[in-house]
This record gives sequence, C-alpha cells and structure tokens, in this order.
Amino acid sequence: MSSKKIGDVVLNVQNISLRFGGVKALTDISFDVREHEVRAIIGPNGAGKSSMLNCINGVYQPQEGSITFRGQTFKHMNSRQVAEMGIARTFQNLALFKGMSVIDNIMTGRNLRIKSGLLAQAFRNPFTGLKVLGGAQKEEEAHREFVEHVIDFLEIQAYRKTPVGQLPYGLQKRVDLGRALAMEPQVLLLDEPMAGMNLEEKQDMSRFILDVNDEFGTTIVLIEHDMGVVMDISDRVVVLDYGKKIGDGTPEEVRSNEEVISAYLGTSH
Ligand SMILES: Nc1ncnc2c1ncn2[C@@H]1O[C@H](COP(=O)(O)OP(=O)(O)OP(=O)(O)O)[C@@H](O)[C@H]1O
Repeated sequence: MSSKKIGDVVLNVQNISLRFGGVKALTDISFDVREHEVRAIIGPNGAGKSSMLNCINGVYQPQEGSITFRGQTFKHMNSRQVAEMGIARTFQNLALFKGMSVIDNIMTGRNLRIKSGLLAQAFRNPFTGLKVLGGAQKEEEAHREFVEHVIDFLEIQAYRKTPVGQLPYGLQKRVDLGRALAMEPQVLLLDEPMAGMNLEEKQDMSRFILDVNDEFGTTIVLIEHDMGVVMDISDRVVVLDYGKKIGDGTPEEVRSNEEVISAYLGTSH
C-alpha cells in the first residue's frame, strides 16, 4: 500500500439490490470509494462482485438503490453515459479487437473524446481537392499523442503494430488496461485484471495498477481473486458473500474479520 493522500468520497454506492428472477445477486449493498484510493471488491465465486461492477458501470439496472458519482446521483444510466462521466472499465474476458493492432485497439478508447465528425475529417478544399488540415486533423494528432503516451507508460512500444491476438495473454491484459486508460477516466473499474496470469505477469500488472493510481491520479476499483495481490495493493476492501456485504475496511481489518474468514474457509480461494 502506498502512502499517497486519499481524498473525499467520489463514488457512493447506496443500498443496491439486484435480482435476476428469483436469484438475489446483490442485497442492500452500500460502500464508498474515495479519490485516489485502490478499493478492492472480493468474495467467493458467485458472491456478486461482477454484478456490483456492472451496476456501477450501467450494464445492469438494480431494482433498488442508487449510485452517486461526484455528487451526481444516478439510478438508470447506460454504459456510454457512465463512461462519459469519467468511469471506465476493463472486462474479465478481454473485449479487444484481436485482429487490430495494439495502437488501434488503444485508440478505440479515445472514441468518446473524439469530437470532430467524419464529415469534418473528409472535408476537402474545393479548389485543390486536398484534405483541409483543420481542427479534425489537429485533434486526431492530439489523440494519437495521448495514445503514444499510454503505450510508453505501459511499456508496450515494441508491439505497437502487432495484432493483439498474437500477443501473450498477459500483454493482452495490459493492452486492455491501455484502452481503458485512453479514456482518461477519473475512476477505473478493473474486473479481475490478474486472472489467468503467471506470477511475473501478476507482479507487472500490480505495478502498473499502482503506477496508474500514482501518476495518472486515477481512482481504482478492482475485483481480484488473488488474496495476496489484494492485500498488497488495496487501501480498503469490500467483502461480498452470497450477494451480501460481510466486511469492509483496511486489508488488516478484513483479514481478521471472523465472518470473512469463515466465508473463505469453505471455498477454494
Ligand atoms: N445475467 C445474469 N442472469 C442471471 N443470473 C445472473 C446474471 N449475472 C449474475 N447472475 C447471478 O448472480 C449471482 C452473482 O454473480 P456474479 O457473477 O456477480 O458473482 P461473482 O462474485 O462475480 O462471481 P465470480 O467470482 O464467479 O465471477 C450468481 O448467482 C450468478 O449466477
């Protein structure tokens, strides 16, 4: 855990309940996330972690409760609106375009920020027939520059032009992180960023997550199964079990919580 300064509450999850037919995926969940914090959500399989992230992200609409982001409360917001507010996410199963290069995949993260329409980009001088070097082109250059910055930051310069599908899994996860970072989010939701990685890849990813948190000042909410990683990099941890919150506090507090210990003793994690 770093010694950075943690700020005010940026994200407040209030009394969220989510049902799928008879299945109660989440029951009355409340917790907050502070600025610059690394906040983990943990719990055994089926505890409701991904459902929680999907509620914050606007993918699922909970039947009860609300979410407040920087003072703005939303009940029914779609994913695009949430992203435009400054909340980005990565997915458990990579959502990358495998045939496209690393740079083009990361560029897709910039789409929300591209203002000039295609029409403006296609505008030509009627006399010369040449493309007008206007705002659209300048804007594209600025986006490309930011994407190059993300590529340098994640140390993937050598693979800029490589189709993502040809990269090892650990690097694909890093590109997925880059795509989310390209959105310049205030809050980054990471769904099992270390899943399927070997030890070295996990160490690399942990370092990148902490660097993003430090250097970009991004607030991080992550789901992670590897308890060692969670305890190492998180400032505070929420523990879910069968859709209910059974623990919330620093890694030390959560580790010594009886209910958390017994929830984990009965599982493989
Ligand atoms: N789209 C859905 N339709 C029906 N049930 C769902 C859906 N999504 C989640 N559930 C159910 O909600 C509960 C919580 O699932 P969720 O995937 O959120 O848990 P999780 O903690 O992320 O699990 P895991 O660690 O296995 O990824 C489970 O009982 C699951 O079967």
